[in-house]
Amino acid sequence: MADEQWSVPKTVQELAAGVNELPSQYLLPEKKNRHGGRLLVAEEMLESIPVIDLSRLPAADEDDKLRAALQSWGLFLVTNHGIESSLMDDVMNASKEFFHQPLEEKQKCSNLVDGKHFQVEGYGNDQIKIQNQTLDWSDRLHLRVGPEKEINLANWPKQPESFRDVLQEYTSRSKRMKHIILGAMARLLELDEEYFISQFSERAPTTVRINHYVPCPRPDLVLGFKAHSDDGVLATLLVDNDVAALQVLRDGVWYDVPTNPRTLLVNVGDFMEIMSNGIFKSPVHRVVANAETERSSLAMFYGLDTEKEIGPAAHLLHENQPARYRKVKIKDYMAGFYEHFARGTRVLDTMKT
Ligand SMILES: O=C(O)CCC(=O)C(=O)O
Ligand SMILES: [Fe+2]
Repeated sequence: MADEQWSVPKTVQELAAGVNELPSQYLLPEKKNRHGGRLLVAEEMLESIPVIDLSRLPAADEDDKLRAALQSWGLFLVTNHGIESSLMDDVMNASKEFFHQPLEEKQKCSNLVDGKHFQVEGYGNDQIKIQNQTLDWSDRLHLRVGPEKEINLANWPKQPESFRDVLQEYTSRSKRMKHIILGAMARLLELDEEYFISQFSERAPTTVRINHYVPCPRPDLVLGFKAHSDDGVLATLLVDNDVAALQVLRDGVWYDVPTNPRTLLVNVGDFMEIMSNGIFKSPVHRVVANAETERSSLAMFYGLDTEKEIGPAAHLLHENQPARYRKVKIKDYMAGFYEHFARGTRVLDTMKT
């Protein structure tokens, strides 16, 4: 584990305001920021990321589009998701307002207890898990938003005043959408429609990570968010503008994901890849930095109870289709998750048979 000074980096907002040269902790090793000889630049997409109209499911053509998206990209965009545009705007605006406040106000919900002991919940940077960890050019606010009885409002911002109410409203509206999507995913695999939904006990956590990407004078040398796949069953992403930033890896090639503020993005998470025996892909994605435009995103993660054990659904296994993942307890997955995340590797790969 790193020494104290290394483990308490400044926020990126502070750095961006005061430095001419990027600190070395943020610089990508040369081999990581090159891809096929090009710097962080995505390849042209030959097949676009599908936009699923949730109100049309289970129409056969919409089902086919969804199946193709889940098996290839592992992510898709959704319209008619039942969350009002005004609520999406409100939660995004409150999130941006939070990051625009003075540092002292934001640090009231710092993720460093007593200024040094890291906890996942709160405002700040990622935890430093390994020596020479490359840091991301972004700041985060990480909050547990469910189940209700496990919400710790002491970790939530008090300002802006609307923040708590709009985030709680957005969380409850998102839940309905999550159920529709999980029902459809089970149906596509010919599982009982409740199969995935029933994996969530009343202790299953829902968390939110609000990412704030500050313009970077050398976007060619850093990443806004390092390559990773999401933990949990499913993740949804809301963004504040359509600046090209999010990229997804498919068959070893990076592509830009065309996001925009009113269309939600849904990602398959690692737990879903395991339960679907690899039929649905949990995509590796990253965010590239930008020299001019500030960007914010709000990701919501649907996790499972740490005591729960998951494995490929029995119904999907037969002689010609053996289990591609071993059974794993969620807490064992989580125990390895952050270290792999810090290294830019995937704990999921250690669970393959
Ligand atoms: O900001 C984005 O576009 C992606 C963020 C993300 O991947 C995450 O929070 O897990
Ligand atoms: Fe992610």
